[in-house]
Amino acid sequence: MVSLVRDPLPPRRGVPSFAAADDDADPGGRLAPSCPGAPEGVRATGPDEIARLYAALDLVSPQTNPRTARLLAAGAKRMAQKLIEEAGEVALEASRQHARATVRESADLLYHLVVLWRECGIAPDEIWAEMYRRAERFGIAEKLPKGSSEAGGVRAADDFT
Ligand SMILES: N=c1c2ncn([C@@H]3O[C@H](COP(=O)(O)OP(=O)(O)OP(=O)(O)O)[C@@H](O)[C@H]3O)c2ncn1[C@@H]1O[C@H](COP(=O)(O)O)[C@@H](O)[C@H]1O
Repeated sequence: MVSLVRDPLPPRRGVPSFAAADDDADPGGRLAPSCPGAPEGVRATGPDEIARLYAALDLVSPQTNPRTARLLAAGAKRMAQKLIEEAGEVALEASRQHARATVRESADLLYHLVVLWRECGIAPDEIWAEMYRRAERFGIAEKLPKGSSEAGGVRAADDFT
């Protein structure tokens, strides 16, 4: 079930807005639309949408989802290539200050990231647990110092076995 969040955070102070420089038509505004059927201003949370996508990947078939099925069959190397491509597109659009294009490319990037997680046997909850663990330790979600005894994260090993 999708949980809903009211009153999304206001823009962070000191963070420049792309909106003014965005030349990409966006009649709906900068943010994604509300959940279908949800009251105005109510949005699905990112982790819920990631969980939905992750679960949906188990139901993909070549007949109903040919593009995603091809990607799933292509293996981790191809998925990693796609991820890097999408990351480059996000960086490019962001550096051009194209907000809507940055949003679209970010959604593509997350899709390819979720596909790669699944291929590696990593569940989204492992990522959230790692982020929460960092937030608890440091107050903000940031990378642990290199060489820290905590740097191994929630996984017991660095491989995918
Ligand atoms: N969330 C996504 C999603 N995000 C992005 N994309 C696809 O990824 C593309 C972006 O990658 P590219 O730029 O490489 O696109 P491309 O050039 O057409 O890619 P290639 O054909 O070269 O692989 C987008 O154009 C979409 O086609 C997605 N495709 C599917 N999903 C979800 O995956 C599930 C299965 O979807 P289908 O495969 O579309 O049925 C559903 O839950 C969908 O919501």
